[in-house]
Amino acid sequence: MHDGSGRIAVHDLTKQFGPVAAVQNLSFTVEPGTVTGFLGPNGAGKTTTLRMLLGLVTPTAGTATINGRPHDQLGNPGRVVGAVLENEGFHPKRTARNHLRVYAAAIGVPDQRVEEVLNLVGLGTAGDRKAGGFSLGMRQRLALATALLGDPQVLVLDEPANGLDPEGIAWLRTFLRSYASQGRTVLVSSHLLSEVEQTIDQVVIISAGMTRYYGPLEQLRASQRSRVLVQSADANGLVTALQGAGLTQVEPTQDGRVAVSGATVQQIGDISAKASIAVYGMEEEKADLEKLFFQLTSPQYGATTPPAYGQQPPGGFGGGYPGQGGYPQQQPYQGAQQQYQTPPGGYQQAGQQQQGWGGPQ
Ligand SMILES: Nc1ncnc2c1ncn2[C@@H]1O[C@H](COP(=O)(O)OP(=O)(O)OP(=O)(O)O)[C@@H](O)[C@H]1O
Repeated sequence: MHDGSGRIAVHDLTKQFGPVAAVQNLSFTVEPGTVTGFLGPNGAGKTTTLRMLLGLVTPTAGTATINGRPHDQLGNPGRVVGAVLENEGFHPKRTARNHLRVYAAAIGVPDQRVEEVLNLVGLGTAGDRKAGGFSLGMRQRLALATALLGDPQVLVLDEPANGLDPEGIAWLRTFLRSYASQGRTVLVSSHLLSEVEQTIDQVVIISAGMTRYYGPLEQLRASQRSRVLVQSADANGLVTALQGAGLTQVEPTQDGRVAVSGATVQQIGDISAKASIAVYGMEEEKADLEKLFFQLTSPQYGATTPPAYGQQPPGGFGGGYPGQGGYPQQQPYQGAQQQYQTPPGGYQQAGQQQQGWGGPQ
């Protein structure tokens, strides 16, 4: 029926809601044994993508598969993929245990599993309490317990950290890492990079329905590696000397300094001394992943500096600074010019429109 690989594959996925292009030409894969963060601001298209993956929304174009199959061809999907979507509804008068038993029966797993998942998510002592009295964090845990009932190979979670306290977030982090370390596949969405940064191996960043970055988190970090700003007696002479020494990421800044990536302060000091150029000061700029995430997903930022279709940043992928031509884009842009347009109805409005919808589209 399906290939059992545990791989999630999204290919050229597109969803148009009337005039709203919620998702456009999205492509990525999530391999077993890894946690992938699916990141973007409110209204970026994360939930719509996950709902297409889970067979709750019909794509306008493209495919989203798990184990090589669309969700409706997975046989007993509850055994293959466990999902937590936003605003999961629970019968308020039903206890957590009874809620889980209903779902367990629906996918054909024994009641024993209910006890296991209650303990797994830390609700072992709350099984007899009614879900209506649960805090948001407890409801998140119950939703996760429901997703885990079928002992699925693939876990898809939409903003699972919402409502969790810091302890809950730390617990979720450990849980997801250990889940992936068993060779399972985890796809987790968030609008905050900081929330998932310590959990994920790979990241797909989207904005206005399109991919802004897709690749290993490490590569994104590397693109933000520190650079050194050098104040010297002769900026042009220093640029020539540094380039002559084989450094490729060297450029003068507007304030008369020289920005150098890929070299330590000691190396720069040695090269300038050899060239007899006096150095008055060096400042190391630290990486700021959160800032980069904001820049990647901000339509205002994107509108001013759209990269050309399929263009790599100077020095290759992961080699530059946003705003200076460097851009950690791993894949050719699909329709890059459109990517930066404000969604119909305006960006803020696009985020608001999503409230109050649900169910299969
Ligand atoms: N059923 C629908 N009908 C019309 N527009 C929709 C529908 N579902 C989503 N949209 C629109 O599609 C866009 C993407 O929404 P989506 O909920 O997928 O974003 P998101 O990244 O999950 O946002 P959030 O983090 O706020 O949940 C938004 O502009 C939203 O208003």
